[in-house]
Amino acid sequence: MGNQCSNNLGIPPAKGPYPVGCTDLMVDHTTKGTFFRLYYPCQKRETGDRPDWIPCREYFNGLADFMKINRSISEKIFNYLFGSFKIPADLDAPFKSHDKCPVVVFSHGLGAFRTLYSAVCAEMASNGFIVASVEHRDQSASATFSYREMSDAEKAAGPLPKPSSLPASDTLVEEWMYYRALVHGESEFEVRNKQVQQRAAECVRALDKLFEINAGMQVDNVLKSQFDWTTLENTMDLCRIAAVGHSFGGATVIQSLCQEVRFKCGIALDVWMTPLDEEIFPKVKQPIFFINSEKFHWAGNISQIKKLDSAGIQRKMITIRGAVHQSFPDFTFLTGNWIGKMMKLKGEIDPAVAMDLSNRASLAFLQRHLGLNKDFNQWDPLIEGKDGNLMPGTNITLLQSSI
Ligand SMILES: CCN(CC)CCN(C[C@]12C[C@](c3ccc(C(F)(F)F)cc3)(C1)C2)C(=O)Cn1c(SCc2ccc(F)cc2)nc(=O)c2c1C=CC2
Repeated sequence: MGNQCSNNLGIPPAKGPYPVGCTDLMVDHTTKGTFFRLYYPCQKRETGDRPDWIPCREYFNGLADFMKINRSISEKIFNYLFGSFKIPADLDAPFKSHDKCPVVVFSHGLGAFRTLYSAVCAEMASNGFIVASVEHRDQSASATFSYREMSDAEKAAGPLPKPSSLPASDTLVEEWMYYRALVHGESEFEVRNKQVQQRAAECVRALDKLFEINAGMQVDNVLKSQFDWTTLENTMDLCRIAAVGHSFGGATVIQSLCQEVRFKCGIALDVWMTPLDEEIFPKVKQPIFFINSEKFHWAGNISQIKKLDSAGIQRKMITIRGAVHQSFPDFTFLTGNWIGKMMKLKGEIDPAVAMDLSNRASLAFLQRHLGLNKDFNQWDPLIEGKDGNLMPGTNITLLQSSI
């Protein structure tokens, strides 16, 4: 098996005190609805099965398109390399937490989708957070799906071949949306700015759905699942909500903070600033934590981030030495060292060390700005970059002195 090789590859289990459960929600069935994977503190179960890291073959196809690799060979390679990886969470496990949970809405990067950041999301859930990892329908995901109602003719024709993700009702037909590459001559900013606004709206929609769930309102999950959503009634601390995201998802964090004051702070992992219109920067009042890899950034990107700096608002930045852009998604754990380094999925730093630093610094920042009474302040020095593998601020030297 691809991933049973010697150096026991796989996504590291979460280190926090609580076991982690996860479940998928899609409401309503169209691309105008909300679709996210929820990670949460759960009851310990021996027999729980682990969800697949890549839920079905269409996601592999989407990744191949995104990577500009031929679909047929890529499916075999991906299946061999990643096909049997499991997420460090217990599918549909019963929710369990002694006190109210602070909330995180997570936004994935370009070409990713909702399941690829489980090392980040599960770590937060095992530390008592409820995390909604949104799947965006702005055509920036490698693949995503929704449903449409069957036409009368289709209904008359009888049941269709079994869809890959079971819908709750059998009058729905699965529809796949794949990554939309830029067309030659298109303005990257125009396309990406439109997408980042849709992405922020989708994060707000997910937050609205969490508010409804917390109020005990009925949840009509389009996906077939055993999870009982009523167990989440009155379990969320809806004054303690943060937005977190990677790369394009980091830009989505900034856009979401600007549009939604219920997000009290944001964490941008290797933020990609290109999609953002700098006109919104003065409107962002919440604290933001920028956690950067050493290899991804360039002067233009850093100078955009610096424009976000305004007096009196906690903006922090650290850089993880030897980390690369892919040090944040799960891929960084899923190949051996030399393949990983060749494909830029790993940097010089041990992926587990990089992920630990990023997660612990994030928890410390969340405690400080959500007013949590946990022990994450033990990692406050990491927010200042005080660690052998960290540096405060950035490694990128900016040419102009106007920062
Ligand atoms: C040629 C394609 N070209 C498209 C514009 C650039 C492709 N690219 C570099 C890649 C993603 C890479 C990757 C994935 C997955 C394997 C695999 F083999 F392991 F599957 C290998 C190699 C290929 C590293 C990026 O886009 C980097 N990036 C990302 S990567 C987010 C992601 C995507 C897919 C995943 F499975 C996991 C994570 N998110 C962003 O928001 C932004 C950027 C750049 C600017 C904004």
